[in-house]
Amino acid sequence: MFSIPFLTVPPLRAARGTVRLPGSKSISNRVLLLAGLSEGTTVVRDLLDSDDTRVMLDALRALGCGVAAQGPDWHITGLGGQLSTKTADLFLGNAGTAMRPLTAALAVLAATQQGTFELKGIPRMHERPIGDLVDALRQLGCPIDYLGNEGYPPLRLRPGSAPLDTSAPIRVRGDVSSQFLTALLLGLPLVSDAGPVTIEVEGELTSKPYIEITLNLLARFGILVRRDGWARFTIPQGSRYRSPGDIHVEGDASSASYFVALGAIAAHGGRAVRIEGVGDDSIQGDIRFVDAARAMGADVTSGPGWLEVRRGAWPLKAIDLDCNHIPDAAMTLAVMALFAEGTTRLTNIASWRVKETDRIAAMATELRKLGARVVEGADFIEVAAPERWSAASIHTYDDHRIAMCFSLAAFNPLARPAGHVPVRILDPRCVGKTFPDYFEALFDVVEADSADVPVLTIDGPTASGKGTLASAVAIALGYHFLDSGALYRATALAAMQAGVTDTDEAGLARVAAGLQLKFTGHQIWLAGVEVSDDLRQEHVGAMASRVSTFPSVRDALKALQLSHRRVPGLVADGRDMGTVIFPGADLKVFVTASAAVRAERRHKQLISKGIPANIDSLRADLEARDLRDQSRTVAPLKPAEDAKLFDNSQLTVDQCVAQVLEWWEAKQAF
Ligand SMILES: Nc1ncnc2c1ncn2[C@@H]1O[C@H](COP(=O)(O)OP(=O)(O)OP(=O)(O)O)[C@@H](O)[C@H]1O
Ligand SMILES: Nc1ccn([C@H]2C[C@H](O)[C@@H](COP(=O)(O)O)O2)c(=O)n1
Repeated sequence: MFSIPFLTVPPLRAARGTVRLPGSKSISNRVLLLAGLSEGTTVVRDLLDSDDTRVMLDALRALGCGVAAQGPDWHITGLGGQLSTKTADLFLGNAGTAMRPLTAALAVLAATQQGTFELKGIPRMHERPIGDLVDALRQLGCPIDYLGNEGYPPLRLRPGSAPLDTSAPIRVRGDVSSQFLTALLLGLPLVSDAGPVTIEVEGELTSKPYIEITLNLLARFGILVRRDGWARFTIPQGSRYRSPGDIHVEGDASSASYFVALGAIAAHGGRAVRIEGVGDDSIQGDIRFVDAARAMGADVTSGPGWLEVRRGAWPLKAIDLDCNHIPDAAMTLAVMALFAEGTTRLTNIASWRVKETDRIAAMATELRKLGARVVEGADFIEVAAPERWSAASIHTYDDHRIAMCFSLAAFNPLARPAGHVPVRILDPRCVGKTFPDYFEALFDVVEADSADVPVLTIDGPTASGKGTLASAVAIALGYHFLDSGALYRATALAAMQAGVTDTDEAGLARVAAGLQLKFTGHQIWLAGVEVSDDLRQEHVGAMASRVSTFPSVRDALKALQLSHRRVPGLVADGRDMGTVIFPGADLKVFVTASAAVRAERRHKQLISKGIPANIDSLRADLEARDLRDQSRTVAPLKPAEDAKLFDNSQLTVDQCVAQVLEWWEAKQAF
């Protein structure tokens, strides 16, 4: 997951490959609650690992349920309808799928079994209405207090003084959020002993497919709700939650929408995007996003548990669609509209206004930043493609769906008229709500022109701190990191292992060309063996310096270095990154420090690793290395003409990083 302040996605051109979706959020949190209310243990497979499921798991733990991870599976041992903990304060973040159903279930448990529970969340959760659900529960006789503003969390659920009254139908509004009805359907089987419990929906029920998920999962847990149209639901007398023993969570159909759109926009020229985890057998309403995408031009084939998407009509076709059945995935249509001919009109989306943020206002504001022409109304949005694209910094409002759907705007070079601008996603970590590795999954299947992938080079002499600096800058920007010295060191080590001497240019070039090198995080593997520490040894560095003087060795390593230029960007450190390997780099930095400071830093570094070292001989070695690196005929160590020079002898690492990021920001289009 990218836990950084912003992530800049460069202009993208194509997509192909396979994406495995994380589990559905809606199914995950419903299954967790049902398992928590059931008797016995339920094994939940492929549960979504996200902010929203984490708060639900924490809540179940706090309520006394057994919650244990076993490999990728979760084992939930439920309460069997009996409170084991009578008081708890539950923090539910911004998870509507936790707040609403837990409110219903715990309100009736507190009322009937003398419990007291407080439910709260982040500030935005305290702005999301819950009054209609509370009113419905109060009809039963559940004592519920608002601890902040009337109609909104936080809430206190208290013991009741009289038995709950289930004789009359419970009325609930259905036109604000279907989660209120879902919450009642999940919680009220707990009070069905005295007779059937009937729920009547007032107003037009919004997001009906989510109710279908609820009914489907209740059935899996032994509760067969009778439904008269979408206005009246009856829970049979004596309903009991029965664990199915083992339950699989299918992939998230709303998350699939980004990759369906990706295929429709960018899988051209024989390419396809395959989506695994959700398919034509899905129980999720958002699978019907596929129909909307087809109407816009997507070419989608499907089977059980998979979808495959290619570009069909191009440019995409504008649509006029009632999106009540796909409220979450419909946001993706608004971004697809940027690639369509004509104006796309999405209607019946009033529920967007009470989601993680006011999504109609947010989408309109952010789409306009890109240049789109947008009209918004109380329950609709109209979007037409930009006449001219602008580089935009997209505010994400702590809303995962805004972050994910706007990433697709980076394909603006494919639009008509074409753009050629990066798209900056602010606070990309917000995707943690449903799809923590969304950007990693996206970057795995997208293609950009190499020249469009930003590169920042940091060159300098040994022990100047360029590796430390480059790695920190790469982390701050979410970019890849290339320690090019490691390639020369690996060549040196492999040559020593193969008995190739430092004067045998042809032999060394063969070793360099055949390097089997792999980088995993901070580890480096040579021919399947981890060599990260071996490469840092002084004698390996000295041999690397000698090896690197040969032109054929440098040539042999060039393609490998260039291959690190991948979306979303690269920070590369070495001696010739700015002069030879990436001469067109967007920013070049040449970092130095006095020999005395560098010897001291290297001394500290070695001692801290338990490697004995002498500061004077370290200084002599590094001065000899400087001389060799600077005086060789090919790619000598020297600043590029357009490099920013930087003596960091008196600066901390943080100050160096801040300086480079400031230079980088000054070059950006935002
Ligand atoms: N600005 C700084 N202030 C203090 N110490 C630093 C600073 N920058 C780096 N260091 C420390 O100096 C040591 C050498 O840094 P680093 O390995 O990044 O240098 P390098 O130039 O990449 O070296 P090499 O070329 O040998 O790989 C490390 O222990 C690092 O923590
Ligand atoms: N781009 C590069 C990177 C490294 N080298 C050579 C010269 C160095 O002395 C040696 C080890 O590099 P270090 O890990 O210390 O950065 O590799 C080079 O010629 N060009």
